[in-house]
Amino acid sequence: MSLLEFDHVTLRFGGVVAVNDVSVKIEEGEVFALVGPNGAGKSTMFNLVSRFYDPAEGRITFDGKDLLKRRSDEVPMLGIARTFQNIELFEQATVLHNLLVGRQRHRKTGMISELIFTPKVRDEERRHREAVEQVIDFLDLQAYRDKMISGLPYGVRKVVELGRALATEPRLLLLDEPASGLSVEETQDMAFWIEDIQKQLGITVLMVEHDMGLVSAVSNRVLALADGKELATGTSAEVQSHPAVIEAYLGTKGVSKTGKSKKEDAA
Ligand SMILES: Nc1ncnc2c1ncn2[C@@H]1O[C@H](COP(=O)(O)OP(=O)(O)OP(=O)(O)O)[C@@H](O)[C@H]1O
Repeated sequence: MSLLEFDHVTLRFGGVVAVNDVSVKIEEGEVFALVGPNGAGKSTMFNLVSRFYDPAEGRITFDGKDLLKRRSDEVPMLGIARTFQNIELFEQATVLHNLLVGRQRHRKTGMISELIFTPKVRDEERRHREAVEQVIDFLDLQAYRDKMISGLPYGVRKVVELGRALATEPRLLLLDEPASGLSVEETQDMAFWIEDIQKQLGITVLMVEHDMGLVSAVSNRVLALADGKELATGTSAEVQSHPAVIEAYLGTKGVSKTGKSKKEDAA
């Protein structure tokens, strides 16, 4: 059984078919990338998994269960975490506090016992702290633990957002353009984190990414979309040399390094 499955999924926004009869199976333990030109439907697929949208047709299952029966606020409880294209962190809180927010889904004590800080609450608080400290160690964030998000460089914020998602201890991690805005060195670091997340933590990763260098470096499989339709699925090399993908990138000889068409690059 696949961890996440799209079965003939279609979503329309008025006359625009953002996702058009897409079927794909993401297997436990793999890094899977969604690529395609702007407007291809990549973010919409993410937003379907996050249950921000209902598809017009088709089924989406997570761990064999119907995801479409769940509300968006229930998705993190299932073990699905995500990062956003525009980083979403609490600016006026420290790195530590932002990571502790990620522990919310594991909180078992009620509000009353939290108010009077019972031994059970103290134990639970200690477990959350330990889990967060492990994430801080894993992502080398020790130097930033007590720093306010608002004062941090962009590249560090991206890693903290990754940490917040990891602090939830997900089974499936959705990364929305993890390399966007990062320098070449930071993108390389991001590739190492993604590899470690897969190999050391055993977490399945589904990412949307334009940087084909990063996609090729970390992905086991890639799905290329254009105008909401599947063009090709396979390894990064297979997808980049697929005639339909080359065609979609408008007369370019394959996909440019940014993952956009050469026409888009020139604009
Ligand atoms: N909330 C919305 N309302 C109306 N149309 C939308 C909405 N969200 C996306 N679309 C349209 O659906 C199509 C797919 O958009 P989507 O954002 O999924 O593409 P994408 O592949 O993520 O593009 P990008 O790489 O630019 O982020 C586009 O034509 C877009 O304009």
